[in-house]
Amino acid sequence: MSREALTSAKTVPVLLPLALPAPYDYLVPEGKELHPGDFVVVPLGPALRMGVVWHESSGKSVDPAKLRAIESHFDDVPPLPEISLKFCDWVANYTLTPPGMVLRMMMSASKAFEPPAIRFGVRAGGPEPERMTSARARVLEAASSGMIFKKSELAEMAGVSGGVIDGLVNTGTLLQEVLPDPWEASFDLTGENVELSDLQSGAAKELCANTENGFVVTLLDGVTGSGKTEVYFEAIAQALKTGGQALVLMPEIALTGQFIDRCERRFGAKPAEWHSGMTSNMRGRVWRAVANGQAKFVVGARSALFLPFPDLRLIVVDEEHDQGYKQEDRVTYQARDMAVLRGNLGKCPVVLSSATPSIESIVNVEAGRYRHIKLESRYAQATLPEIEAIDMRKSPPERGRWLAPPLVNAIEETLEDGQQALLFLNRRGYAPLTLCRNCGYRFECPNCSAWLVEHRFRRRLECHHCGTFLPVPDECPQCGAEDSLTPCGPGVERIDEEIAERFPEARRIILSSDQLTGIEELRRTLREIEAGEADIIIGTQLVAKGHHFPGLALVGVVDGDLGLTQADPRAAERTFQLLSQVTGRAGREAIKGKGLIQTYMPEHPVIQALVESDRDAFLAREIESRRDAEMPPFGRLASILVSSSLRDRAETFARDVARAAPPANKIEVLGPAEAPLAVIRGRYRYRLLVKAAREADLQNYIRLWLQNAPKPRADLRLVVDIDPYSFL
Ligand SMILES: Nc1ncnc2c1ncn2[C@@H]1O[C@H](COP(=O)(O)OP(=O)(O)OP(=O)(O)O)[C@@H](O)[C@H]1O
Ligand SMILES: [Zn+2]
Repeated sequence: MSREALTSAKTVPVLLPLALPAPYDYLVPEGKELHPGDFVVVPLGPALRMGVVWHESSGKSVDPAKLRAIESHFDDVPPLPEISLKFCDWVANYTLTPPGMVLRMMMSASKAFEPPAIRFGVRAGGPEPERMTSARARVLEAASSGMIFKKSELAEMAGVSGGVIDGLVNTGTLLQEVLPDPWEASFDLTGENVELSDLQSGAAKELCANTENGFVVTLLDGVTGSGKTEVYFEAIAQALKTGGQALVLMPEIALTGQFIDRCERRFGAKPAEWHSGMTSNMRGRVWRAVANGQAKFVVGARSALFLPFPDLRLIVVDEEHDQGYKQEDRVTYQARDMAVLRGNLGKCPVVLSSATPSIESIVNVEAGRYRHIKLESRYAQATLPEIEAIDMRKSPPERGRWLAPPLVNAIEETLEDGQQALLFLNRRGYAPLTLCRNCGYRFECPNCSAWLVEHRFRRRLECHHCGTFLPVPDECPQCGAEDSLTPCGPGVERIDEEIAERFPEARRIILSSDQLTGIEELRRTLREIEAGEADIIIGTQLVAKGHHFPGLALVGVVDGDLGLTQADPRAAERTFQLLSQVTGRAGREAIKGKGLIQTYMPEHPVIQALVESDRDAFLAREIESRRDAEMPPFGRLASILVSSSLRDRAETFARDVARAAPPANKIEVLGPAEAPLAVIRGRYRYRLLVKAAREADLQNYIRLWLQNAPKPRADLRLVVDIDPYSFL
């Protein structure tokens, strides 16, 4: 990559990772050579700040006498590649965010800017200890391959505490050695140990042809369990063979554990990981290794897209339909869409993979913008699960219970056959509402317009929006009645309670973010399920995503209607995807799978499409209705959320902003209206919705509008969300 020196220039633009509209110009110290992308320290007001030498100037001419000089240059930190600078500008423009805030995401690895620490691991190799215990023997057994292990990793493998490892280091049995980073291992790209089915190898050939050269988007659309991963592994191997970098995005870090194991099986080495569950040291190391091109293969959450890849030659977006790709705080962006943008800018092919593609991607296929590869059956002998609706009006559960008799019977049969069952309910906690039987008092969050959710596991009432909680009281705070508080409706903990009563012998696992303290525990739990150490799994949407549990035969959806009643243009799409995905966890190997959906609306088109496995009918209907309503992707949306601690202030400001909207052809401003979640964290919320025709320049319209609209003062906040996914 050629980087033109800026020595001849007396000044350079520097972008700071702050909410500023443009880079500032700085003087280059005498004799210093700087390039776009270099990390530098500059004075800003009374402070020193780290920033990046930018490729385009602010465009403003400033009196050179007023300019300040660059303080220093991080010459041992790899610079941001030019493509990252371009990408930053594009994302900022698209999302209407200050470019410095996008840059801040790109720099979110503070340790990358410090000299990397040396990490030590341990390896077996010294003499046996004089005193051998069974714990020590397990460690030596686990370490017998002679490889270097992280201490914590070895302790976990051997099932011992860290103290046992330290003891063996003290006796000289384990030797401390420098721990290699995952990217130091080389990948096996021969594909010798892979055997693809005919269907897969056809798809892989086509995919490799698509991704061989430059920017093309391919939708890899294969039913659940069809083996899409193995197919796109071939495209990854192809990209790595050319010496380039490859990135796989996952919507949920919970998925990365199983995925990394599979990469290791396929490529003989682990990819680098990138997500919020990593230590800051590791983030720093990965950031540097990506920037200097050492890390060739990266797997990460949406933010991995903002890593400084100098030579990215393939991006895979796994489970591309997943809402987890939409980031809603600080910079609001949809990582799947930004991946396509990044691919386009960097002339790099993009693969979108899903069993339930988004309407957006399907429409792009139909319009000829994306290529389409389909896998219509499952890998090997496995077949798709049979799906049935349970009409809750005809076979209701007994009083105070939530599982209808047909589902209970199916669970019983599954257990008798020694197979696993999974119950899905997308609701954390025990009960979504608690009320007093005596006076009707309902527990509401003091800061939000939301009920408090009872969590028995943690013994408290919690707000899912702001985190406020209080211990479950013994008496009603309004009428003082004792033992009058009644939980209403089920959450996963309540389903777990019912299962425990009905099937006391069964081994249960609740898979919900409350029960799991961190990524390691989550990964361990997923491995336990995979290994068949649970009979019944009760989970929230965490279980719906991409997992492969070989022994799972039955999936029961406790409330199939939960997502359908939401006022959201994507409610039907989202429910269809979620229920197809969760039922798609059943029967992925030898066992025949079954999905049962409890519903009060068995005639609803979404439920019908699921029962009849008629995705095409669902898509056709949904696309038609979006087209009629000019909803995305046939029209474009942006949401503007105004909030303040005072209701009047928020409402008045929202009205003033709306009034300032200039008239425009093909762009309509709706609202303001009180948000469905009217108050969060004590802030009153009003929404404006901007609806535009596909061809309208939505961003430019909003930019001009807000430039001339009243500015938020006092505690007012205005947040723009382009292509919103949340309307609450
Ligand atoms: N060629 C192959 N050789 C061996 N095992 C394979 C092969 N292809 C797929 N499998 C296995 O089949 C199972 C399903 O594959 P995979 O998880 O890739 O499906 P998928 O299409 O991603 O499904 P989903 O969309 O439901 O996540 C996995 O356990 C995988 O290891
Ligand atoms: Zn709250």
